[in-house]
Amino acid sequence: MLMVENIDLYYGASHALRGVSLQAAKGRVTCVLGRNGVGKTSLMRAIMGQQAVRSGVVQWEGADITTLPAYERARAGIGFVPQGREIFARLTVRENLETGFAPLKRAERTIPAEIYELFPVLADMHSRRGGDLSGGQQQQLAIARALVTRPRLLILDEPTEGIQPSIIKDIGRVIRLLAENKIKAFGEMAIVLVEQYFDFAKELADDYAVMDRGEVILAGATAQMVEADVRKHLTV
Ligand SMILES: Nc1ncnc2c1ncn2[C@@H]1O[C@H](COP(=O)(O)OP(=O)(O)OP(=O)(O)O)[C@@H](O)[C@H]1O
Repeated sequence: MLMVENIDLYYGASHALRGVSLQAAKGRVTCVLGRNGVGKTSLMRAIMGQQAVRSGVVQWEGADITTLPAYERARAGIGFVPQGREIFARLTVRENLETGFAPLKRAERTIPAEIYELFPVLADMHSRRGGDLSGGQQQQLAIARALVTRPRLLILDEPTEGIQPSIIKDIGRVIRLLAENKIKAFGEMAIVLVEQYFDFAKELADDYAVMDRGEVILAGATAQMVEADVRKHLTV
């Protein structure tokens, strides 16, 4: 279980997160929704340890990780698919996947065969450079690279941004399979999905949180979500 409790985050004098709380349980997809610039990425960076919080607590699997450096959070099973993918353009697909070995013990440094079953295109493109892949293929590679770390919490920051519909569908299918613990190589996972694309979020999310101006203003189970209330905070 991930528990973010009442965190505040600043960039200099700018107050980017204001008393934000969020929970994400294993076996469930938790969607964080909101317009551009409301603080979604800042919240993910706070969970990952890439940005320090001024106050509040981040708890993962019962331990307080608020001040743990990012590499130790990766070792604690937190995997991240960053916005914009951040694929290494000059490394091959295989080498990009191997960068996911960093938090693993030596004996665990393998690429699970299931990764190529989830994303067959990566097997076909194995020796190609990251920079030669399409945006959608790079997004699949970014998800695969996070999976190589064997995460128990998988954070995806806007994985559908700029991606064609057929690949969005594939990515959605993979997220569902992972959440339902259907892939042998991986254990039970909590998934946090940042999205602006409401329909994709609604289809996948078990739980949701809507952010506006640095705060979580609505949250709950998707089954009880009032769509009109959420949409009000998504469209300009
Ligand atoms: N490194 C930074 N330094 C200063 N201000 C920042 C920094 N990163 C983000 N901000 C500001 O913090 C606020 C929240 O940004 P954040 O990227 O978390 O929002 P977001 O909801 O993820 O938006 P997007 O959908 O565009 O990624 C914005 O006003 C942004 O300009």
